[in-house]
Amino acid sequence: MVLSELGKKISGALRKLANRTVVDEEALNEMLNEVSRALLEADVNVKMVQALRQSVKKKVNLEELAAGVNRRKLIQKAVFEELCNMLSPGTSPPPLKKGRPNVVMFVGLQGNGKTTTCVKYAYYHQRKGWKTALVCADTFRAGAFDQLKQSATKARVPFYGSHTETDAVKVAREGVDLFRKEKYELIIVDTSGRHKQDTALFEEMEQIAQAVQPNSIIFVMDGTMGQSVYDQALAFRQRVNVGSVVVTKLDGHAKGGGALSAVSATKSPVVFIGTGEMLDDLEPFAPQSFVQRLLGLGDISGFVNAVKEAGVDQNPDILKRIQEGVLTLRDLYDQFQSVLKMGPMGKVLSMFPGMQDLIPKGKEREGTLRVKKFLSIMNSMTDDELDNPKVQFNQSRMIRIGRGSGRDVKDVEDLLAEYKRLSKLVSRVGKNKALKTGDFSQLQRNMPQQLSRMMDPKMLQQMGGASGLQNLMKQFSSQFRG
Ligand SMILES: Nc1nc2c(ncn2[C@@H]2O[C@H](COP(=O)(O)OP(=O)(O)OP(=O)(O)O)[C@@H](O)[C@H]2O)c(=O)[nH]1
Repeated sequence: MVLSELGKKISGALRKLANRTVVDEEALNEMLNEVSRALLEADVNVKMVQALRQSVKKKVNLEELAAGVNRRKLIQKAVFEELCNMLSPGTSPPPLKKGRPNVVMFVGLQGNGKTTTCVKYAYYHQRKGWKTALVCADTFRAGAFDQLKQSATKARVPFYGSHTETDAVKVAREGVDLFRKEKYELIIVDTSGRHKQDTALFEEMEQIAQAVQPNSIIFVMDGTMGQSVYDQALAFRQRVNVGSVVVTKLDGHAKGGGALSAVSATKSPVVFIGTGEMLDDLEPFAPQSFVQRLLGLGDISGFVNAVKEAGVDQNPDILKRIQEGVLTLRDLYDQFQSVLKMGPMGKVLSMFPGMQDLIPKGKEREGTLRVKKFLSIMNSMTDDELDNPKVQFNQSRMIRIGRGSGRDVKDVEDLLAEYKRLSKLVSRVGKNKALKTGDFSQLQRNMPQQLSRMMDPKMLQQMGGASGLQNLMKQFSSQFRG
């Protein structure tokens, strides 16, 4: 999780408050001191930190609170809301519409991560089904086109650019015209950066914008600069019609909190954050979800959206079979594909409360590779093997499947063991009356106990015990109903 240190410190302060027998002015001040210190260490502007303190104190007027009000909850809620406010600019990014060409132009200073972000942004949307292309209008930096070409090829996104043309406006116009004619829905234009905000940079940006008429201009900025990004964001906003911002290099950087809050203070919405150098290290940014995950509360709405976007809920047969306690290998295949579509596994899992510490960074890719391996093995199975859970796999059949998919027989055994484990789980779920009748209120009551019996005790503890699970189920069912 981005800014995990900051998150740990703030949630630690909130937990300490929850453990106190008396919640008085002194306890509130102590907690606010700790939260403020953590924010300042993350380079959040001191005035913003003071404002947060004052707003929380105003919201929680301990002297005037009626007896019986849960003070801890009230304080926690106020801190949560104020952290969200700090990251909310109060404006929305320009919307993109499917089925028509949307031109998105990227601007920013040199080295901020603009080119990398253009390709990540293209890759992100392409995976969501957008017909996407890239135009390299950076004719200033030698090697810029090669860099874009290389990563666009890796991401399998079509691109346009020139090694010889020096007129950036011409390249931008030609590329956008070409992809417009070919009915691309998302045409991303990467522009030149300079070391500083000089006149030439702004003039070229204005000319390119004039030539390609972008639907949206995205400003890319370097998160490692902390709160000093404020002036830069403001300067760009004043010169070109910046619609939204991507803050890059937030992976593990201590100053990230400062950068995010400073950008929002300029009234520019942050739409994505860059969390690494790989293609899928780009995360959509929404203040509420971010704060939830920051504090280890999970982000159920983010998870449900990811599920919906991936189209996971489009196969009602799976749910029906699971209700009956049956899982086929084909169901598993569909589920694995959905997981891959939703994005990197670690990111999906970090949307669950308490899970982010469980999947150490670095292990996420191993998990994804394992799923890919399983999918390739299942591609070598027959329809009967995929659809009939009663089929038995003997040694020679496993060897053949392994050979057919270019894998080891051990990998096939590994997949079948995983399938067996999940089948067992599903058969237990199938015995649950609540699921059969669709009575979710009963499900909320019974499921946590059943699940808690099946779960690793350490994991359960991290999720807040059986009652934590119960809350999770509540959130789940309300999200799905909503
Ligand atoms: N750790 C980390 N590195 C990043 C991230 N985004 C970009 N980078 C790295 O930052 C460096 C600069 O990125 P570029 O994309 O070349 O920067 P640019 O802004 O396009 O530079 P110009 O094309 O010269 O304007 C590269 O080494 C990237 O790999 C990120 O989110 N995290």
